[in-house]
Amino acid sequence: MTTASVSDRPLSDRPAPGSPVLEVENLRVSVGRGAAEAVREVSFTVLAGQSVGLVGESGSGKTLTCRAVLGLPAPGVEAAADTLALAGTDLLGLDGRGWQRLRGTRLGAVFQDPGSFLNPSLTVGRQLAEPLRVHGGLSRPDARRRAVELLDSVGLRDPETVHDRYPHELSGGMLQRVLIAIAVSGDPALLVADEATTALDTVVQAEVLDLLARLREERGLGLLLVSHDLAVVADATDRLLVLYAGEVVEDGPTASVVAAPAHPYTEALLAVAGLGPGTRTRFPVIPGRPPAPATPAPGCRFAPRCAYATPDCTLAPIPLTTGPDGRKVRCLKGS
Ligand SMILES: Nc1ncnc2c1ncn2[C@@H]1O[C@H](COP(=O)(O)OP(=O)(O)OP(=O)(O)O)[C@@H](O)[C@H]1O
Repeated sequence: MTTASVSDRPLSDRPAPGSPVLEVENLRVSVGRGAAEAVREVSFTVLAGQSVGLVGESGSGKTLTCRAVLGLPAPGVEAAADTLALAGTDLLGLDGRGWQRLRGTRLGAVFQDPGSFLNPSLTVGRQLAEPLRVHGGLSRPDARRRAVELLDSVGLRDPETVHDRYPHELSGGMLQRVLIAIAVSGDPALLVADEATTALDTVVQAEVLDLLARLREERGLGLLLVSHDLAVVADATDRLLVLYAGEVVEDGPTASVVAAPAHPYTEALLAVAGLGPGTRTRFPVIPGRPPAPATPAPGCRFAPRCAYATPDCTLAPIPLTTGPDGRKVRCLKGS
């Protein structure tokens, strides 16, 4: 199938390849109106053209981190950071209108349930044309033409027909492609995909991941790919951040992390995903449960579930240390 390129933006307007599109330093997120710190000390950078994976079990803080990056905290949730910047623009202190403008343009997002983000009573074409008219200032005919181009560029066959369809007439995979078309319509520097393929069957999941990779290459955008499933992010990312109970426990190039995990939690996630060194069996879950944000363990938060834990692990918080190869790990094992 031939697909059009989605990009209209002059190359000179784009972040240079390899320059930072998202900078996050010491992000912390509290829940319950400050009652508990659910995310702490999270720092990472996404470069133009790079794909960064954020992985961890349910409750590890992935969604809170994403929503902080998107300026979409839920009620009672507060985010603070030392640095939060998009393509060099400081996001700290941005007001509601500023965030809204950014989300329609330089900041794109796709989530797990595409159907719930679309209005069931409007055709997908109208919903795609709306931001093109509001943010892009396009006339009605130009917005329609561009919407059809965008539907084509995300691999939807017969885009003219799809344009005039209502959401209930499309499959989950097609709806996710429509959402991706909307997300990239403002030519974002960063695309955040939070469990965007989780509800799709494995074949469609692979197709959507391929689409995200193609868009990233064509447009040079940074991709933050969030999933509970390491098998999903392992092939689709350059760099991996492993979150456990609101903390980064490992951070490094995906290939090195998968080949030789430095943190026992990463090792366990790899086993659950059926990946990793020496792994032959796919375990259904990691035994035990993560701590609740209000009652974190005094030392390593993973220690109660860790096969390698020693008494030292529970004495004091474990710092995130950087190894000679630049990989970061929050673990006493091997130190
Ligand atoms: N609005 C909220 N009020 C209270 N606690 C919250 C709120 N949102 C999240 N939490 C808690 O913060 C922790 C991190 O939640 P978060 O939703 O970020 O996890 P996650 O890794 O995205 O998991 P999932 O994949 O299930 O969404 C969890 O313990 C969760 O219960």
